[in-house]
Amino acid sequence: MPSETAPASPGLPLIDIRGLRGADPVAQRAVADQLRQACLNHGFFYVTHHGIDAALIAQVFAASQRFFDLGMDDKLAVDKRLSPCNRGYEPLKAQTLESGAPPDLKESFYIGAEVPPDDPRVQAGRFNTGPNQWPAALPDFAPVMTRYHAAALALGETLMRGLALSLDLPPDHFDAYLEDPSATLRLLHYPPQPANPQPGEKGCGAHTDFGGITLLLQDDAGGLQVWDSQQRHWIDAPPVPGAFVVNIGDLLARWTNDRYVSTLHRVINLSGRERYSVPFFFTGNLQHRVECLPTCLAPGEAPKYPAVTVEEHQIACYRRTYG
Ligand SMILES: O=C(O)CCC(=O)C(=O)O
Ligand SMILES: [Fe+2]
Repeated sequence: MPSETAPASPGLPLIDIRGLRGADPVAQRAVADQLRQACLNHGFFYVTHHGIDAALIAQVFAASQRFFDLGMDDKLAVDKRLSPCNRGYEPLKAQTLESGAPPDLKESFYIGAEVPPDDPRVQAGRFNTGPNQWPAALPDFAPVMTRYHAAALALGETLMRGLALSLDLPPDHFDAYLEDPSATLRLLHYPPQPANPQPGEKGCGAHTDFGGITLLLQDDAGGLQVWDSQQRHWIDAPPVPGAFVVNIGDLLARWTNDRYVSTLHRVINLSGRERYSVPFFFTGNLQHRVECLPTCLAPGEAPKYPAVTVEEHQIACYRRTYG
């Protein structure tokens, strides 16, 4: 596992996506070209002018903080272990994102699309599909998170259309993947990094994200680091007010035969205070088969990854990080 840390340097591209949200194909193309460069070089970039209301984002952070401030009894009333579809609260040190490292110093709350227990998809046992668990003590929590989940889903769809264009595909290329998409909104709370951590202990161990793309909101504490495989060091991805950090997940790496990089990242909360972040994992249609795109194979080049359904891939990733 890489270990050197470089001096702070943002180094990641900042992309204004207004052109992608409008109807002008020339403006869409211009954004797609920037997405392409960012995905080829880093797999990580900032997105501005994304159209999600700043007030809604502030409400998400406020509700998240109120939830993590609850007493442990209230939090454990919505324990993720009570949910057949991985929704709800997860205590500190429950997940190990970096294989071989100590468990992550973060507590979290998982939210997904609300699917009633009698829905055929739930009856069929589809992965991570079902009802949410909501904290009874916080009446505003569910409506805020539900609004944000819908807004982030729409932004994810816009970006996926831009990514299709960036790969010289028609903008609707991923439409079957975007149909009935699975997507996980996760609230994260990191205590300050301890003064005497275990070797390798950190907020969130080095990992790549499992799905298509991740849309991340972070507060102003900092601590997110991204592996730069060319320079072989970690670069900081500091908070940029009003911007999302967007990164490519493993499914896009599989589609593109690693031309688009699913980049290692980690969190070390050295701010001396609590850190809150909100990743939104755009997973996509669970039954969709992901295989190498024809535009991502040079003559004679073989696909590096076998075809897999999104659901098979997700199940394997959860198993790996939850032991
Ligand atoms: O908290 C962050 O900034 C990043 C979290 C992350 O990488 C993840 O949950 O996959
Ligand atoms: Fe991540």
